[in-house]
Amino acid sequence: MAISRELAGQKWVLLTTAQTPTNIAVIKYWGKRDEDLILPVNDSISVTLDPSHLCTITTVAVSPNFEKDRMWLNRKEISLSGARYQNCLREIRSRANDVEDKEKGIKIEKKDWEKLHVYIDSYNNFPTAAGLASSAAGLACLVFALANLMNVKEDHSQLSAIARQGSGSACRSLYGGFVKWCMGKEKDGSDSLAVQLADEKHWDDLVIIIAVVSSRQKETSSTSGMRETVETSLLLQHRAKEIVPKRVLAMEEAIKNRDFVSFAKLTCNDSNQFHAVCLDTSPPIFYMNDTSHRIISLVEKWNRAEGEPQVAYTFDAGPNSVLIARNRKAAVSLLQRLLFQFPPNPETELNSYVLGDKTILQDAGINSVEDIESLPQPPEFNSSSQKFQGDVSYFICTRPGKGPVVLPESDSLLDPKTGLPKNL
Ligand SMILES: Nc1ncnc2c1ncn2[C@@H]1O[C@H](COP(=O)(O)OP(=O)(O)OP(=O)(O)O)[C@@H](O)[C@H]1O
Ligand SMILES: C[C@@](O)(CCOP(=O)(O)OP(=O)(O)O)CC(=O)O
Repeated sequence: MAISRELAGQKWVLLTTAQTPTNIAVIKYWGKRDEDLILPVNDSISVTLDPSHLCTITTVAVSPNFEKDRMWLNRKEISLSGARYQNCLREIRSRANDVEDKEKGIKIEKKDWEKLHVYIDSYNNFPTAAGLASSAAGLACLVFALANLMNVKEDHSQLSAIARQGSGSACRSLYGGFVKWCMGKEKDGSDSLAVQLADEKHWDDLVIIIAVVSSRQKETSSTSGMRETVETSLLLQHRAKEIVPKRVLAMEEAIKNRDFVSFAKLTCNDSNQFHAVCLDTSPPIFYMNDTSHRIISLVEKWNRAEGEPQVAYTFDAGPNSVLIARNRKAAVSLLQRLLFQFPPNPETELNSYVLGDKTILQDAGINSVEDIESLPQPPEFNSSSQKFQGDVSYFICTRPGKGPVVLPESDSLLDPKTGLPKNL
């Protein structure tokens, strides 16, 4: 489709840059009732992670000069032909409005958006496709940035229903704090969207430590794994109908009251049930490995020794562990325990072994790898407790965080003159 006569020949480039967080589910989404629209079989609840440690930054640009839509991810050009990208682009374009920038002499009318092409450049400040939910932050950022560029008037909840069509869990990254993805009832998916339960300031005692667990083999993707579960697991049906609805209500209550004991029990139980459902799939899917199981034991043993939960654990479709500590004191003790049991390989530097908020490391009295070696054995460990050097690749210390934001033009990844990536 050719652009209008008024726009033809114009050389301007209009840009928007946005930052979007990733999220971790504490009540899991697993199973679709509609594969194309990405409609889930149950509600889910997540915690948004602080974007200063884990986020996507995306710049989107439009110009009458662009001949087709193009996208770069982490400095490499990727194809936008997949149905999920196409669905998001179509839905956002159909909601675009007039845009005017008098200073730059730019005037785009609503009808022009169908013909104008966009360039997209994105990067994740954490490893892509490594089980850290890059697709959630990435698709949410794409939709949020495009909505801003195209002057889409819809609120974050409406945008979440578009991001959902890029990747289910992405809909929960449109908000900070604690977020619920309501499964909805409508066939067209219009009521399957995210709502914020509480913002990130509501429960700011929580500290999150992620253990990125070394894994050699590539796991089954979430998309195909959950399809196989829906086709073969009876346990999933019981989970979706009987368990999750009650658990979601209890989790909302726990979050509202900052009731860590309930929050932790529900989070751990739901993660374990999600992995049980994967095991109930035929053929069974194993996402956790021995290191994941050892981390669960470490937390369970410590929680029992303390008399009540200090830490909650949750695992997505991979071996990485996300640990939510009730407060800073618990996070410091947790980090000491984790480093005691999983010390780094000899050549690893402390700086690359513990990432994110390093002040927790300082509070734990650890300033060098030698300090890890001299950590005392935690009291609940017994004499046969082993150390597993090198079984964790690295840790990330973070906390609940804010939702998407628009960044200033100086943060643009695309050149404002050409619209091409600055750092190719
Ligand atoms: N910044 C981004 N912008 C757009 N798409 C992205 C972005 N980051 C990742 N993606 C898409 O998500 C895919 C990776 O998703 P995948 O589910 O394999 O990994 P993950 O989300 O990092 O891990 P997991 O889902 O196991 O937590 C990429 O191949 C790409 O298609
Ligand atoms: C285990 C999970 O992380 C599953 C995430 O699945 P995806 O959102 O990655 O799947 P698609 O909708 O097919 O893109 C649990 C969760 O985030 O709720």
